[in-house]
Amino acid sequence: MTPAPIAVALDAPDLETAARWAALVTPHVSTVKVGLELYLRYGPDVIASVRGASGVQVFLDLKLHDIPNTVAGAARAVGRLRPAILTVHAAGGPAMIQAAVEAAPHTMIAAVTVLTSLSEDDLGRIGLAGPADDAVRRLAVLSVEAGATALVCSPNEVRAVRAEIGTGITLITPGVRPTGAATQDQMRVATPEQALADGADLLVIGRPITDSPDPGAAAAAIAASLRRSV
Ligand SMILES: O=C(O)c1cc(=O)[nH]c(=O)n1[C@@H]1O[C@H](COP(=O)(O)O)[C@@H](O)[C@H]1O
Repeated sequence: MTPAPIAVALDAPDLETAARWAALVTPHVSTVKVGLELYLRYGPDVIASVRGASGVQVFLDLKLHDIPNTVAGAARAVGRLRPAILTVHAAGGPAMIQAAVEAAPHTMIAAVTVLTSLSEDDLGRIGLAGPADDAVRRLAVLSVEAGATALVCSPNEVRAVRAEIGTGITLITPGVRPTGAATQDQMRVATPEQALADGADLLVIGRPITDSPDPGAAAAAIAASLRRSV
Protein backbone atom coordinates (compact mmCIF):
# COMPACT_ATOMS: atom_id res chain seq x y z
CA MET A 1 0.00 0.00 0.00
CA THR A 2 1.32 3.49 -0.85
CA PRO A 3 2.26 5.38 2.32
CA ALA A 4 -0.11 8.26 3.15
CA PRO A 5 1.00 11.86 2.48
CA ILE A 6 1.71 12.49 6.14
CA ALA A 7 4.86 13.86 7.78
CA VAL A 8 4.96 12.67 11.37
CA ALA A 9 6.52 15.35 13.59
CA LEU A 10 9.09 13.52 15.72
CA ASP A 11 9.08 16.10 18.51
CA ALA A 12 10.67 13.73 21.01
CA PRO A 13 12.92 14.55 23.97
CA ASP A 14 15.48 11.91 23.02
CA LEU A 15 16.84 10.15 19.97
CA GLU A 16 15.80 6.64 21.04
CA THR A 17 12.16 7.70 21.26
CA ALA A 18 12.31 9.51 17.92
CA ALA A 19 13.90 6.54 16.17
CA ARG A 20 11.29 4.21 17.71
CA TRP A 21 8.42 6.43 16.56
CA ALA A 22 9.98 6.66 13.09
CA ALA A 23 10.26 2.87 12.80
CA LEU A 24 6.64 2.41 13.95
CA VAL A 25 5.08 4.94 11.57
CA THR A 26 7.15 4.49 8.41
CA PRO A 27 5.15 1.62 7.00
CA HIS A 28 2.13 3.95 6.93
CA VAL A 29 3.42 7.47 6.12
CA SER A 30 5.62 9.00 3.45
CA THR A 31 7.72 11.27 5.64
CA VAL A 32 9.11 11.92 9.11
CA LYS A 33 9.90 15.41 10.37
CA VAL A 34 12.87 16.39 12.52
CA GLY A 35 12.42 19.71 14.30
CA LEU A 36 14.35 22.05 16.53
CA GLU A 37 14.14 19.96 19.69
CA LEU A 38 15.90 16.92 18.23
CA TYR A 39 18.25 18.76 15.90
CA LEU A 40 19.52 21.15 18.56
CA ARG A 41 20.14 18.30 20.95
CA TYR A 42 21.73 15.74 18.61
CA GLY A 43 22.83 17.62 15.49
CA PRO A 44 23.25 16.12 12.01
CA ASP A 45 23.41 12.47 13.22
CA VAL A 46 19.71 12.61 13.97
CA ILE A 47 18.89 12.47 10.26
CA ALA A 48 20.48 9.06 9.72
CA SER A 49 18.97 7.75 12.96
CA VAL A 50 15.38 8.52 11.99
CA ARG A 51 15.87 7.60 8.34
CA GLY A 52 16.80 4.13 9.55
CA ALA A 53 16.75 1.12 7.33
CA SER A 54 13.52 2.14 5.61
CA GLY A 55 15.11 5.17 3.93
CA VAL A 56 11.92 7.17 4.60
CA GLN A 57 11.85 10.77 3.35
CA VAL A 58 13.15 13.19 6.01
CA PHE A 59 11.75 16.70 6.43
CA LEU A 60 14.14 18.97 8.35
CA ASP A 61 12.11 21.69 10.02
CA LEU A 62 14.57 24.32 11.25
CA LYS A 63 12.49 27.36 10.21
CA LEU A 64 15.58 29.36 9.29
CA HIS A 65 15.09 33.13 9.65
CA ASP A 66 18.11 35.45 9.43
CA ILE A 67 19.91 37.65 6.90
CA PRO A 68 20.41 36.02 3.47
CA ASN A 69 24.13 35.32 3.93
CA THR A 70 23.59 33.55 7.24
CA VAL A 71 20.65 31.52 5.94
CA ALA A 72 22.65 30.55 2.85
CA GLY A 73 25.41 29.20 5.09
CA ALA A 74 22.96 27.31 7.29
CA ALA A 75 21.08 25.86 4.30
CA ARG A 76 24.37 24.79 2.71
CA ALA A 77 25.45 23.11 5.96
CA VAL A 78 22.27 21.06 6.36
CA GLY A 79 21.77 20.57 2.61
CA ARG A 80 24.70 18.13 2.77
CA LEU A 81 22.48 15.85 4.85
CA ARG A 82 20.12 15.66 1.87
CA PRO A 83 16.83 16.23 3.70
CA ALA A 84 13.94 16.08 1.24
CA ILE A 85 12.45 19.29 2.67
CA LEU A 86 13.90 22.21 4.68
CA THR A 87 11.82 25.04 6.17
CA VAL A 88 12.60 28.76 6.24
CA HIS A 89 10.32 31.57 7.48
CA ALA A 90 8.70 33.42 4.57
CA ALA A 91 8.85 36.60 6.68
CA GLY A 92 12.63 36.55 6.18
CA GLY A 93 11.88 38.03 2.77
CA PRO A 94 12.58 37.17 -0.86
CA ALA A 95 16.37 37.56 -0.79
CA MET A 96 16.62 35.23 2.19
CA ILE A 97 14.37 32.61 0.59
CA GLN A 98 16.31 32.80 -2.68
CA ALA A 99 19.57 32.38 -0.76
CA ALA A 100 18.28 29.17 0.83
CA VAL A 101 17.05 27.81 -2.51
CA GLU A 102 20.42 28.43 -4.16
CA ALA A 103 22.43 27.05 -1.23
CA ALA A 104 20.55 23.72 -1.00
CA PRO A 105 19.83 22.73 -4.60
CA HIS A 106 18.96 19.11 -3.78
CA THR A 107 16.42 19.99 -1.09
CA MET A 108 12.89 21.37 -1.46
CA ILE A 109 12.76 24.70 0.35
CA ALA A 110 9.42 25.15 2.13
CA ALA A 111 8.52 28.68 3.19
CA VAL A 112 6.47 28.87 6.40
CA THR A 113 3.84 31.57 5.87
CA VAL A 114 2.00 32.21 9.16
CA LEU A 115 2.50 29.78 12.05
CA THR A 116 -0.59 27.67 12.73
CA SER A 117 -0.27 28.54 16.43
CA LEU A 118 -1.18 32.18 15.74
CA SER A 119 -4.79 33.38 16.03
CA GLU A 120 -6.10 36.40 14.15
CA ASP A 121 -5.83 38.34 17.41
CA ASP A 122 -2.12 37.40 17.64
CA LEU A 123 -1.64 38.48 14.02
CA GLY A 124 -3.06 41.93 14.80
CA ARG A 125 -0.66 42.26 17.71
CA ILE A 126 2.39 41.48 15.56
CA GLY A 127 1.33 43.94 12.89
CA LEU A 128 -0.37 41.60 10.43
CA ALA A 129 -3.95 42.67 11.16
CA GLY A 130 -6.68 41.28 8.95
CA PRO A 131 -7.80 37.80 8.01
CA ALA A 132 -5.01 35.22 8.25
CA ASP A 133 -5.75 34.39 4.61
CA ASP A 134 -4.46 37.79 3.48
CA ALA A 135 -1.06 37.51 5.15
CA VAL A 136 -0.70 33.86 4.13
CA ARG A 137 -1.50 34.58 0.47
CA ARG A 138 0.87 37.57 0.39
CA LEU A 139 3.72 35.52 1.90
CA ALA A 140 2.94 32.58 -0.38
CA VAL A 141 3.24 34.66 -3.55
CA LEU A 142 6.44 36.32 -2.38
CA SER A 143 7.97 32.95 -1.48
CA VAL A 144 7.14 31.31 -4.80
CA GLU A 145 8.50 34.31 -6.70
CA ALA A 146 11.72 33.91 -4.69
CA GLY A 147 12.04 30.27 -5.75
CA ALA A 148 10.42 28.28 -2.92
CA THR A 149 8.84 25.12 -4.30
CA ALA A 150 6.83 24.33 -1.16
CA LEU A 151 4.76 26.37 1.28
CA VAL A 152 3.59 25.73 4.83
CA CYS A 153 0.21 27.12 5.87
CA SER A 154 -2.76 26.01 7.95
CA PRO A 155 -5.41 23.80 6.34
CA ASN A 156 -7.81 26.74 6.61
CA GLU A 157 -5.84 28.69 4.00
CA VAL A 158 -4.83 25.89 1.67
CA ARG A 159 -7.67 26.45 -0.79
CA ALA A 160 -6.98 30.20 -1.06
CA VAL A 161 -3.24 29.60 -1.47
CA ARG A 162 -3.79 26.99 -4.17
CA ALA A 163 -6.05 29.40 -6.06
CA GLU A 164 -3.36 32.07 -5.83
CA ILE A 165 -0.29 30.04 -6.82
CA GLY A 166 -1.77 27.26 -8.98
CA THR A 167 -0.42 23.74 -9.26
CA GLY A 168 3.20 22.65 -9.11
CA ILE A 169 3.95 23.99 -5.63
CA THR A 170 3.82 21.53 -2.72
CA LEU A 171 1.41 22.68 -0.01
CA ILE A 172 2.23 21.43 3.47
CA THR A 173 -0.24 21.80 6.33
CA PRO A 174 0.41 21.41 10.04
CA GLY A 175 -2.47 22.29 12.37
CA VAL A 176 -4.11 18.95 11.58
CA ARG A 177 -6.33 17.27 14.15
CA PRO A 178 -8.54 14.20 13.70
CA THR A 179 -12.13 14.85 14.78
CA GLY A 180 -12.33 15.12 18.54
CA ALA A 181 -8.56 15.39 19.13
CA ALA A 182 -7.30 18.20 21.40
CA THR A 183 -6.06 21.24 19.48
CA GLN A 184 -3.39 22.02 22.15
CA ASP A 185 -1.33 25.07 21.06
CA GLN A 186 -2.63 24.99 17.47
CA MET A 187 -5.05 27.80 16.58
CA ARG A 188 -5.88 27.35 12.90
CA VAL A 189 -6.78 23.67 12.49
CA ALA A 190 -8.79 21.22 10.42
CA THR A 191 -9.18 17.47 10.11
CA PRO A 192 -6.80 15.41 7.93
CA GLU A 193 -9.64 14.61 5.51
CA GLN A 194 -10.57 18.30 5.15
CA ALA A 195 -6.95 19.38 4.63
CA LEU A 196 -6.50 16.82 1.86
CA ALA A 197 -9.84 17.67 0.23
CA ASP A 198 -8.87 21.35 0.19
CA GLY A 199 -5.68 20.62 -1.71
CA ALA A 200 -2.88 19.93 0.77
CA ASP A 201 -0.10 17.68 -0.56
CA LEU A 202 1.48 16.74 2.77
CA LEU A 203 -0.10 16.80 6.23
CA VAL A 204 2.16 17.41 9.24
CA ILE A 205 0.82 15.51 12.24
CA GLY A 206 2.65 15.16 15.53
CA ARG A 207 1.03 14.66 18.92
CA PRO A 208 -2.20 13.02 17.69
CA ILE A 209 0.11 10.19 16.58
CA THR A 210 3.09 10.34 18.93
CA ASP A 211 1.08 10.84 22.16
CA SER A 212 -0.80 7.63 21.36
CA PRO A 213 0.21 4.49 23.28
CA ASP A 214 0.61 2.89 19.84
CA PRO A 215 1.94 5.48 17.34
CA GLY A 216 2.06 2.90 14.55
CA ALA A 217 -1.64 2.10 14.95
CA ALA A 218 -2.54 5.81 15.23
CA ALA A 219 -0.68 6.57 11.98
CA ALA A 220 -2.28 3.58 10.26
CA ALA A 221 -5.76 4.71 11.35
CA ILE A 222 -5.31 8.24 9.97
CA ALA A 223 -3.80 6.86 6.75
CA ALA A 224 -6.78 4.52 6.32
CA SER A 225 -9.23 7.33 6.95
CA LEU A 226 -7.50 9.46 4.29
CA ARG A 227 -7.71 6.59 1.80
CA ARG A 228 -11.44 6.25 2.46
CA SER A 229 -12.00 9.99 2.01
CA VAL A 230 -10.55 10.31 -1.52
O1 LIG B 1 6.85 24.10 9.83
C1 LIG B 1 6.14 23.34 10.50
O2 LIG B 1 6.22 22.12 10.38
C2 LIG B 1 5.11 23.96 11.35
C3 LIG B 1 4.62 25.19 10.93
C4 LIG B 1 3.49 25.73 11.55
O3 LIG B 1 2.99 26.79 11.15
N1 LIG B 1 2.93 25.06 12.58
C5 LIG B 1 3.43 23.87 13.05
O4 LIG B 1 2.85 23.30 13.98
N2 LIG B 1 4.57 23.34 12.48
C6 LIG B 1 5.16 22.10 13.04
O5 LIG B 1 4.23 21.04 12.87
C7 LIG B 1 4.25 20.17 14.00
C8 LIG B 1 2.85 20.08 14.56
O6 LIG B 1 2.81 19.16 15.60
P1 LIG B 1 1.46 18.77 16.33
O7 LIG B 1 0.78 20.05 16.76
O8 LIG B 1 1.93 17.95 17.49
O9 LIG B 1 0.63 18.01 15.33
C9 LIG B 1 5.28 20.72 14.98
O10 LIG B 1 6.48 19.97 14.81
C10 LIG B 1 5.49 22.15 14.54
O11 LIG B 1 6.82 22.57 14.73
